[in-house]
Amino acid sequence: MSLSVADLSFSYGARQALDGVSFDIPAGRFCALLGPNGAGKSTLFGLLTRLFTTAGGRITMAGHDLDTAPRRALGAMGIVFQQTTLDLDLTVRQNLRYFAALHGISGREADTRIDAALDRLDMRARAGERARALNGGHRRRAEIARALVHRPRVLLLDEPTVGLDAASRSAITDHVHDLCGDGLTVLWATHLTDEVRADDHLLILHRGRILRDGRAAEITAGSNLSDTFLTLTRVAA
Ligand SMILES: Nc1ncnc2c1ncn2[C@@H]1O[C@H](COP(=O)(O)OP(=O)(O)OP(=O)(O)O)[C@@H](O)[C@H]1O
Repeated sequence: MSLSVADLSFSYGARQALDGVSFDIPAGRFCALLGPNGAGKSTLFGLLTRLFTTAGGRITMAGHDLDTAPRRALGAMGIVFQQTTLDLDLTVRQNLRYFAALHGISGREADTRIDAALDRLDMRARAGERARALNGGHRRRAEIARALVHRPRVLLLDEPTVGLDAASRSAITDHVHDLCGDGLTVLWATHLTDEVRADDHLLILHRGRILRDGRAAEITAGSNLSDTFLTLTRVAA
């Protein structure tokens, strides 16, 4: 398995945000983590990226245990947070170069990797533009390209389309689905059902618990995902 989570729980004081969360995502799969506001998606991302830790439970990333081999596990992971973290005064290429340098990648090797990552997001033509000049969709694509420069095996995206218009959302969703073809595993957190495809692996998270885990088409069983999602999250409310 490329990303495994076993029996993960987390509380903010008395408020339990995650309650015994477990799932496995095989290599090369696009996995949508679908949950309404407050479901626990950001908390799960915080634990996956080690922004915070919790006793018990286990996370393995590309075979590396996040607790006992954190550097390897984190090195196998790319992350795109909900809020943009680009330096708006730098060009797209400079942003990616800076990130590559943090990973100890420089010179020609950095440029080769940066070009390849920008190509994957169809962003190479904008490499020389300042991030500030880009629209929201292109900024997001630059951030996704940046998250690929160190060649992660698992890419985590926390509601990456928040605030974007429909066309940009759909372009980014398509691009990230295409990345999986090369063996990259994707965990994509969202509360928007139209970002999930029938063939995706789908996790439905509600009030800190996984309510469904499987192929989206099997979970909806012929019905549409919006109805399934509303029924599930209302029933469990
Ligand atoms: N710092 C905090 N202190 C106390 N409770 C928190 C804190 N952060 C989150 N929570 C609570 O934990 C639960 C899960 O929140 P979380 O932000 O992980 O959900 P989410 O699915 O990411 O929601 P959203 O889509 O709104 O970001 C919610 O009930 C939330 O109110």
